[in-house]
Amino acid sequence: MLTEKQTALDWGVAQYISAGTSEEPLVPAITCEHWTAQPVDFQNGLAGALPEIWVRKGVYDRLVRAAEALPRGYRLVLLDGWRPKRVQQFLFDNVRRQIELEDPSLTEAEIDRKTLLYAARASDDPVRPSPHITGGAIDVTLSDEEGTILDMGGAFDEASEKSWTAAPVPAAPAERREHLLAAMQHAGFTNLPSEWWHYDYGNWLWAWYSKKSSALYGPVERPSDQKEAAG
Ligand SMILES: C[C@@H](N)C(=O)N[C@H](C)C(=O)O
Ligand SMILES: [Zn+2]
Repeated sequence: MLTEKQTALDWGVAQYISAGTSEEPLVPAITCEHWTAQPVDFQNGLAGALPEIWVRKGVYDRLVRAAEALPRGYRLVLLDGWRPKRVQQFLFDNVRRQIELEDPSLTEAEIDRKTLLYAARASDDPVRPSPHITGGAIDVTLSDEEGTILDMGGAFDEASEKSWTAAPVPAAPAERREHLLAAMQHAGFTNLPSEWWHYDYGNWLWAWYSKKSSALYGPVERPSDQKEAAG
């Protein structure tokens, strides 16, 4: 089992990776033959969350490849993609509060460090945006062919060590995590080691884990949101 230090990302790394400038559009990834879309933030009633899951076109295409690479009997379930900044802020605050309540002896710095294992700061900074604000991050899990969500050895968004991709979970969920990881990596995604469900393509997190000096995607807004802001 990795230590927290080995698992935790140093969120300062992005300053060494040049900003992504791709103008590739965001597209909706609705339920289709490849996957089931279950937009959890919207289903949980978060203010500003979207009823569909949106991702960059390049992410959409790679999700198709990942779905096709899964062994028979498994189906990809998309839980979260592009997020507005206010939703990212809510998720960060929520995880931070949870961590603070669980162990009141933690210092502010320790709470921040633990929070960053499970939620990124809300940022639309061009060099260091929150991964989901780039449209290059996707949260996924697996179901069986009938659509029943499978046990992955820890709940989605659980702020605990069980969420680490390499956590010592029972054999069946461990195997599912491996299938998910293999299919997503085959399609070109990288995984955030502290979350078995979080994958990236094209953003600075992907650039960091795939040892590239430049990201493809920076922060982005949906065209309809841009029009609203302008008008
Ligand atoms: C909040 C959780 N689902 C998530 O997406 N965490 C990563 C680290 C993020 O906020 O980008
Ligand atoms: Zn995520």
